[in-house]
Amino acid sequence: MNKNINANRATLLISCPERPGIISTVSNFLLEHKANIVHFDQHTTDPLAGIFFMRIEFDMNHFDESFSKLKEDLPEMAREYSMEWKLSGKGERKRMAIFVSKMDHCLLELLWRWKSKELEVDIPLVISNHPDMREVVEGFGIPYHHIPITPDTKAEAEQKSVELLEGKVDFIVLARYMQILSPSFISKYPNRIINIHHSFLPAFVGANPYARAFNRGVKLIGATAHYVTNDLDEGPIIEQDVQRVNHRHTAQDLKIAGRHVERQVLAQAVAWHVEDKVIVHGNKTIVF
Ligand SMILES: Nc1nc2c(c(=O)[nH]1)N[C@@H](CN(C=O)c1ccc(C(=O)N[C@@H](CCC(=O)O)C(=O)O)cc1)CN2
Repeated sequence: MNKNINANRATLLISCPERPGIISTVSNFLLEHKANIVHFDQHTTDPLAGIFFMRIEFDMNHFDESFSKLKEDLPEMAREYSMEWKLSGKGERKRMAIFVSKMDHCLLELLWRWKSKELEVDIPLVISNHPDMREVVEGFGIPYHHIPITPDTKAEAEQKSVELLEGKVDFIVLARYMQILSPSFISKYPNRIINIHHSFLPAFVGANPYARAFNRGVKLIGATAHYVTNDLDEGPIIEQDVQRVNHRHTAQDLKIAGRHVERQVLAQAVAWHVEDKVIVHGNKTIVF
């Protein structure tokens, strides 16, 4: 359950060079701004010369006034400790776009969780390079945009997506979307595009991982949710899981078994992103 939707709840994410006194400084800063800490997590990569990560959830009475003052004063503290930070709160519902091709299982998992209010986001639109999912998506009352793609029209098609998304979404989920996004597109949403790859990365990067896994005779199949970067399927991993398989399984059996893993892994990664539980550092994530 995303507690950020709590009217008086806010979340602060911090990354900075490790040094003594960070926790004390941040907790005093919050106290001075009338914030009551509800959850507190931190991680240090290397106490001697590492990076310090922190996630704090806090409540504020008289939220609007206190939150505004906190937001105004935060940069000064951040400068002193060379902090990168992200502050969100007051029920700010994130706006999620979904990209899909022909497969429905990951799309439906997200839509079911949205409809049941488990996933507390807004979904302004779904974009697809195929018409197949129109009826499903419009059945949930969500606009569906079919933008066909061929090798010759890829750039033009992507520009149409850019225009549809402009100012409407905070992040994008690729729910088995089978088109490689351009660096230009990705640059507009840094660490804000989540993909589900249907293998336990780094195994079987790229297309047709189940067929390659079957040919390799694997005993585990898996799925990986990661942020999208220009390096195909090599972005920061958010969540993974696996499922045992054996010699009796056909390649099709692997695909069917894999679908259950994919949808759970993707939904968990999206939930953690929505709840501001993920910090990206380099090509890795810290998930609180
Ligand atoms: N820039 C990135 N784009 C995408 C990524 C990524 O990591 N970086 N992940 C993919 C999803 N994906 C595997 O999970 C994947 C999808 C598609 C392909 C591919 O070869 N697509 C071909 C077209 C295939 C078709 O038309 O059916 C292509 O785009 O030329 C590989 C991996 C989503 N995008």
